[in-house]
Amino acid sequence: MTEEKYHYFDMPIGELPEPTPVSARRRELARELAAINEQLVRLDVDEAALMAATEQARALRESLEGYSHRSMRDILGRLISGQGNRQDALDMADFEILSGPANVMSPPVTFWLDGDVVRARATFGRAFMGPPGKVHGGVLSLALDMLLAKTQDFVTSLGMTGTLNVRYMAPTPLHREVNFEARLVRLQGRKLFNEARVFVDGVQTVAASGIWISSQGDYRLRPEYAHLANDSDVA
Ligand SMILES: CC(C)(COP(=O)(O)OP(=O)(O)OC[C@H]1O[C@@H](n2cnc3c(N)ncnc32)[C@H](O)[C@@H]1OP(=O)(O)O)[C@@H](O)C(=O)NCCC(=O)NCCSC(=O)Cc1ccccc1
Repeated sequence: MTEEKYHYFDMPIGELPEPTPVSARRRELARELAAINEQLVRLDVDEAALMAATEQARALRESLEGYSHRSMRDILGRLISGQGNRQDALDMADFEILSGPANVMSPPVTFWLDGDVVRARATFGRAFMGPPGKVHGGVLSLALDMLLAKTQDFVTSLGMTGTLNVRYMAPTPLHREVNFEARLVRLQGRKLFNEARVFVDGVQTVAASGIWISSQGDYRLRPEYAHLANDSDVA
């Protein structure tokens, strides 16, 4: 059986290929390290126990420093020419900040398409705190940036965030399920306009809108989303 090839511009944003055995281990290691990070916040522990834990952490770091890193240039080169393998695709997606399950900084946020709506869900722990007991606003902005980027799954072309407006309407609590939704509003040449909302227990806590700028010419609706042109003022 020939191995599936991955193309950078056709990879759904925030969605992950099935993990290879190596990626599954990377995710497991990241989960352990993230749990340690969460555990360390205001840990009520004496100096001797902290010294012992630090020695263990140092030994782990030093053992990992014996390995090199897979080349980003090579991975991206293969993906952009449509010749990426599953490990290449995983190495891009698995380390995405906030959503990548192999990234220690990820809660993680999980993204999926629900018809014409992009949805995401996350539960943020102590390490993501801004005001006491609440999620940091910058973390929510980051999650929204990633969520809104996924509205590019409805179009051909891929671009970068040009503008992101965020209105914080109510504090978003830690340790509770946070639900995100986003939709495409309008296409105009190389610009894609979108908007998003954040909810906790049905109460809206954040509203956002953005403009993405294509790096590959004008945005066009993918054939399977052509109906969006009728539903709204998406061009
Ligand atoms: C590329 C661009 C955004 C635009 O430059 P150019 O290509 O030279 O564009 P040009 O000037 O030719 O205008 C074309 C049209 O667009 C309009 N317009 C222009 N700018 C803006 C604007 N800001 N906001 C709104 N609209 C703007 C402009 O008026 C014009 O409209 P018109 O046709 O007259 O109606 C550039 O400013 C830049 O690199 N900014 C930094 C972006 C960045 O760092 N973002 C954060 C990192 S991304 C990330 O983290 C996520 C990620 C993760 C992983 C993977 C991917 C993504």
